[in-house]
Amino acid sequence: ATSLSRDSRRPDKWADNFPIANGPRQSPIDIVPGDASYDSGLKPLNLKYDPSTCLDILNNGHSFQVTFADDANSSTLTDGPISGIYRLKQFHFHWGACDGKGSEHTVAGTKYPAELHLVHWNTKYASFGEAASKSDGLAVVGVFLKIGDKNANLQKLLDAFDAIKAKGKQTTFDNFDPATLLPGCLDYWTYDGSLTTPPLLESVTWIVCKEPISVSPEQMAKFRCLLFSAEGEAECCMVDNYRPPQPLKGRPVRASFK
Ligand SMILES: NS(=O)(=O)c1ncc[nH]1
Ligand SMILES: [Zn+2]
Repeated sequence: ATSLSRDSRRPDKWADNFPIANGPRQSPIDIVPGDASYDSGLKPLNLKYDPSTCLDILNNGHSFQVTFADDANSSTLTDGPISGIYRLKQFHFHWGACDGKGSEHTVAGTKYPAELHLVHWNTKYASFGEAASKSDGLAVVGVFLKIGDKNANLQKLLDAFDAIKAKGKQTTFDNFDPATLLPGCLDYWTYDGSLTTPPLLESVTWIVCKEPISVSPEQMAKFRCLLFSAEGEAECCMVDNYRPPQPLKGRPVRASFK
């Protein structure tokens, strides 16, 4: 990889091109459970996903992403901390070079080996692109991955990796139900934040699940076989594609549970 591509992946360099990197509602954050306030007004999350809206799986050079058809209210998020209907656009992951790091959000300083993001946009706007520039435009559900038993649902994604090893590779991927990647308990923390990758837009209502899902060490090793680099370039393993926690700047973090 060139120094240009390496630098563009360095979070400490992002403020040069995206000054909002030092803005008032940046993500991720360190979640301190003791500082979160229980809000009895928060509703349970209502996630309704239709596996037939699953389109493809892609290596976009900074993560791998599963994209969904979002031309109808087939896969939606409602309730929780949000009002209205948000449509699932895609989900992707962030992970580390080793099991001791990889998540973007941390919990009282604890880093998980990986974190899943399910990205939804507010249907009061016409598209993801328009919603992404609005303060209530996006809602991302974050789920931590913790080392444990092999996760059979995750394995379906990993089995597609040979077809998307290099940056820019994409393959069809259908009938995957993202609900199978959710923990049994949907207790969550919520706060107002941003995209964690450029353009770092401050348009995300973050919904971070308290309960992690499992991933085996061998499965984590497979994440690390993906490449940042494109075919024909010097191979560069896709690891440490996470932004570290950002200043809270006085924002409240609410808990849906006691
Ligand atoms: N990592 S994130 O979910 O904040 C994100 N989604 C799209 C761009 N960045
Ligand atoms: Zn993400």
